[in-house]
Amino acid sequence: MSSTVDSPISSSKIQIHQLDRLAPRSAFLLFYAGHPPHQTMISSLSARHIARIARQQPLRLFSSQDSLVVTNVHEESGVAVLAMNRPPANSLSLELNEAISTSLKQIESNPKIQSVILASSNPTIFSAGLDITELISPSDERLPKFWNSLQQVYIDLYGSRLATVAAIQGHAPAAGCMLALACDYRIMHGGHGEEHLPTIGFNETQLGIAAPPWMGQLMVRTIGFRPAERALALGTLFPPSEALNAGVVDDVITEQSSSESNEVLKALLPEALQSQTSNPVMIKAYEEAACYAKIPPQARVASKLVTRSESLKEMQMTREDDTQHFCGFITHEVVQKNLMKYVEKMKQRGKAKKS
Ligand SMILES: CCCCCCCCCCCC/C=C/CC(=O)SCCNC(=O)CCNC(=O)[C@H](O)C(C)(C)COP(=O)(O)OP(=O)(O)OC[C@H]1O[C@@H](n2cnc3c(N)ncnc32)[C@H](O)[C@@H]1OP(=O)(O)O
Repeated sequence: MSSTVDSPISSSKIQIHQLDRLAPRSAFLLFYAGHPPHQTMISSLSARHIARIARQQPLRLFSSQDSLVVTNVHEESGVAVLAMNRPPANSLSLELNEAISTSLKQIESNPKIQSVILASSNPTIFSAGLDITELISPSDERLPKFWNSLQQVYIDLYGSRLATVAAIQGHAPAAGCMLALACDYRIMHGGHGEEHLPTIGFNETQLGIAAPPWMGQLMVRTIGFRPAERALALGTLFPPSEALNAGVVDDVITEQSSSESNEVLKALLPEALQSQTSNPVMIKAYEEAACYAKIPPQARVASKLVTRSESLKEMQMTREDDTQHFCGFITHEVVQKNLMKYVEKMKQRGKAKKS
């Protein structure tokens, strides 16, 4: 059931992932900086094909505007961007999870890249967490695959050889918060006035469910035992200033600023994110990512191992059980009824907003 992609920092030396090691069935749109001056789009290639081409010319840029994620790399600064691009809310479906993992591996396979910014093409929502529709009347085959893909995203992000910086432009509830907490550094937008404050946190208990142990522990490791215990029990969604005070995020940025980083951002950001080149969160995320990229990678990865390898090992050991618990829990009749009610409420709210 579990996928075989290992965490790159689970061994004590840095492993540069080879494209060949990706699941051979991975098929996605790929932009390749091949024949100048334009990028050539190659669609639906197997990983082996991609690897063959990559050996001939350096991989610079891949994915497309319509992909579930959009990515780009800037080799001069050693920084890449991986942005979720699943309207309307970047809710995490099986396919989005797989796309995040695959793209992260692709970026890791470029030895010139040391940092990645995890972002969203939606300027007001980072990620709405799990796609709740995945949980309603799920098939026996898809549900464990879905959960497994989420576990894999966590393992890949938390254990990446890259320094990971989350550019949290907007809401990040539940598994959206997990993505951010699995990164090395988090920058959140301060919001557009008191009326429109984004929030971040594990709100599961408010939905009548509990964050799985590995997710809950991530909050404990980030903000400490007692504050996490309370936040998990209450299902607290932190607005930016409270998230900063609690240590859920490392930085909150509101001010529009111009900076020499804008020019780099124009080159770095994929087309779908070009409107964010003067966004203060993105500027700060780039500056932070570039700062990490200057640290000797062996030392940086070794220090990451110190804090993360134990929990990654634990995750690998309990993964199968976690999937079984999740599937058993979600398919329970009472949970199904509650989830349906929740989705109905969400839809009504959406309709009311639109009318
Ligand atoms: C040893 C013991 C082991 C025990 C193991 C137990 C295992 C138990 C496991 C259970 C674990 C479950 C883990 C869950 C983690 C999760 O991630 S649950 C998901 C939680 N997410 C949410 O509750 C977020 C819901 N959404 C919102 O609150 C808001 O949409 C928003 C704040 C993100 C954004 O608000 P706004 O900007 O006002 O946009 P909306 O109009 O609300 O939404 C736009 C659009 O998106 C759709 N949408 C939003 N969220 C989701 C989602 N999560 N899934 C699917 N779709 C979503 C929403 O319906 C709107 O659609 P329409 O435009 O109306 O079509």
